[in-house]
Amino acid sequence: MTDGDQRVQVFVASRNAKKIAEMQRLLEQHVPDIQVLGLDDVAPYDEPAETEPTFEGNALIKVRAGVAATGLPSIADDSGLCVDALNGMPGVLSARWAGTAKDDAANNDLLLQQLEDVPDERRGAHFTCAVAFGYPVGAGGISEHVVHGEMRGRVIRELRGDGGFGYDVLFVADDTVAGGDCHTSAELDPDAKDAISHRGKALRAIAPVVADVLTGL
Ligand SMILES: O=P(O)(O)OP(=O)(O)OP(=O)(O)OC[C@H]1O[C@@H](n2cnc3c(O)ncnc32)[C@H](O)[C@@H]1O
Ligand SMILES: [Mg+2]
Repeated sequence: MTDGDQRVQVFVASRNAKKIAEMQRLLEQHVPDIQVLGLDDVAPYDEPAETEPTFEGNALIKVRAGVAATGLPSIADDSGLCVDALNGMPGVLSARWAGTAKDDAANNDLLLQQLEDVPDERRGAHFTCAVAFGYPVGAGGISEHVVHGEMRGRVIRELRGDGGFGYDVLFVADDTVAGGDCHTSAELDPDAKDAISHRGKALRAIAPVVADVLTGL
């Protein structure tokens, strides 16, 4: 599937512009002429609520609606921060932890408050994501693939950095500590975040499948 400029298109069923930018960046390393379209680039459709208790379940809800509405090969990511001391929460509720507004600053403030009395050695957490890739097959069918990625680390006590999005300002990945550094994900260059992130891992796992499907169209 190509448009006027001959790029191959994939639809990313997301409203999160920063997440979409990460996906474009990661996918074009495997499919250099890929063009990621977000929800703002396609005709509006009824976006389903993310009602499943699992990341995989929600990624599938989003990708099925995307394929049905656009007819394009589509990707959806459902992701979040799972904090040990909160029994894995915010988890699938990460985007709306402080309410329905999807307000990163409010979510971070609430998380800091909730962890105020938690000592350093119990502030472990991981980001996780499920990435679903779906594309139309036959009459009304859809082929689906789901992969997962994780990034382990800990939640610090103050906001640091201005890159990334969401909880990046509060999260120090174990991989950055092991490298002798101690940076939040919001202090990393985009490429450095992609190299260790949950989304980077998942997209590197699904990219060969996406490449095969897009170049076979
Ligand atoms: O559902 P879409 O439209 O894709 O966008 P969303 O932001 O609502 O995405 P999710 O439902 O997957 O919720 C993910 C939330 O988890 C957090 N999150 C996920 N990945 C993150 C990352 O790489 N860095 C920081 N926070 C992240 C952040 O708060 C996101 O809003
Ligand atoms: Mg969401």
